[in-house]
Amino acid sequence: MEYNLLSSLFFFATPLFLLFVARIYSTPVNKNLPPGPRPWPIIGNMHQMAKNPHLVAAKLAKKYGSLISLRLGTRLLVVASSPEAAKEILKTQDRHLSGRSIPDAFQQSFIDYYFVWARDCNEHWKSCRTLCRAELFLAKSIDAQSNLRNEKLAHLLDFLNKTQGKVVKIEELVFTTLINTLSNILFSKDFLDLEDDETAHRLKSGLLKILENTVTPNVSDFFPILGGLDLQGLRKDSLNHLEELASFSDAIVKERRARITKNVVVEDHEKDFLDRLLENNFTTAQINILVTELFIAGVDTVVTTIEWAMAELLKNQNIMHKVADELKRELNFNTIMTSDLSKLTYFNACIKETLRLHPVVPVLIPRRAVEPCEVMNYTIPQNAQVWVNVWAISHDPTVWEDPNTFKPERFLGSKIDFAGHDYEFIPFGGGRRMCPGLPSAVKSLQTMLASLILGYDWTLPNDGDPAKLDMTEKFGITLQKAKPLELIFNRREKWLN
Ligand code: HEM
Repeated sequence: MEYNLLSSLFFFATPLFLLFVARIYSTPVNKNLPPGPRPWPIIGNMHQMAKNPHLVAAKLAKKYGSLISLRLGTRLLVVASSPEAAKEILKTQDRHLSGRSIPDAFQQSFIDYYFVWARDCNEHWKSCRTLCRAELFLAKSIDAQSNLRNEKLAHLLDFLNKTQGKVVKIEELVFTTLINTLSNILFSKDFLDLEDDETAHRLKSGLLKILENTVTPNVSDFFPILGGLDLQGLRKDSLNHLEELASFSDAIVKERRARITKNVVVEDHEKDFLDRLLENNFTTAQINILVTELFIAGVDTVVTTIEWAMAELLKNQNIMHKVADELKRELNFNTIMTSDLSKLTYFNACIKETLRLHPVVPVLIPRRAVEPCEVMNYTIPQNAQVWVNVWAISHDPTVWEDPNTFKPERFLGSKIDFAGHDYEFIPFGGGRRMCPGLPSAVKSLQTMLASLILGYDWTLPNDGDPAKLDMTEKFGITLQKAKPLELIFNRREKWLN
């Protein structure tokens, strides 16, 4: 991919350079942009941001301040790296900065149907948001989903009981469980089978490829004038993956439409999300895109967070014991799936600390200035891309004491929460584009982690030493564990003692 990028640049460098020079002499320079490193001709600061941009931007913030500007080709990028700058973006200027900058790879014919990537808060975005909130994420909807959630979790636990003593990749099992939970909430149907690696693998690699294409350096993003040429083939590749993912839902939508045509009566309490979308006149294409985006936004984020939480608990055995003690004290195994897990203070502090130390979306999904505005007394021009570097804020020693250590205690007796109002802790973002799936994500994190902690002893393969667990991160739209966590589960028989 990097080779592709360099060769494309070589062929287009000369005419672009001339364009660039002409531009410099013809357009007035905006003097009030946030400070930042001097851009190179043509490429700007692209070379600096090619690898681990969240770390590079955090470093640059130390030198230039908490709001910096960078040039990526002809595009202006503004990056915020402090709670104050985040607050101005997500609260004070939320309306002006509520657009999204759609990666060129996703400039497809159905661009007007996007939800997560919606260019601005248009009518379609509003109806997606309203319907998702009402049908999927309100407390009463989360309660109504609990039987389904528990059923899928029970399948995971059965599978672990059967595979006791064998090495399993935790992300694969959690992935299948979450896909089936979501596909049942949306369509009343399982998409995957825990025993069938192949379909799970196909779906997972499609989702991951789409996530990867959003962050792959793309010459068309840096020089939008080249967009139509799709020099790196990313538009085509993304379209193939989006179409493949849509094929999982397409047949179900057609079947359901046929059922409606035959006037089959379905009681209101039996209706699922698909029924609600059809009642609201969503077209098949709109449904396919929305569902694909929900899978993209809602599965990998939770899987990755569970994996990081488990890795941290393994590494910090004293914390693991404290959590297990709290769970045993407060819960009864038979009621684990119906208990109100939000009352467990230490357990929930561990979830928060995981999201702080390993913010799964390290840079909020890029925003776009729909209108020019002022942030921290600097001008953000229209169409500038705006990043909020959650990773930088979460690891800033002036914001968090001992920021690189996993210390759930920091959240005990603290009112800091991830609901989008405490700008030092915004793993789910804030403002009108904040993650609507937060309640569902928290519920999944709580039920899965509690069941795995209470039900099983976890050991590393080959008697690996948990203290030496490799915690290297891999940058992407989600911040993954570079080396997937492999574990051996053994059922705990005596946890009630
Ligand atoms: C640990 C789990 C999760 C994390 C950390 C997370 C984080 C985020 C973040 C940071 C954003 C961008 C917010 C912003 O721009 O301010 C976002 C957007 C979004 N998330 Fe989540 N998310 C999680 C789980 C979920 C789940 C389970 C769903 C749904 C099933 C979901 C659906 C969405 C959607 C639809 C958007 C786009 C909202 C919009 O643009 O209006 N997320 N998420």
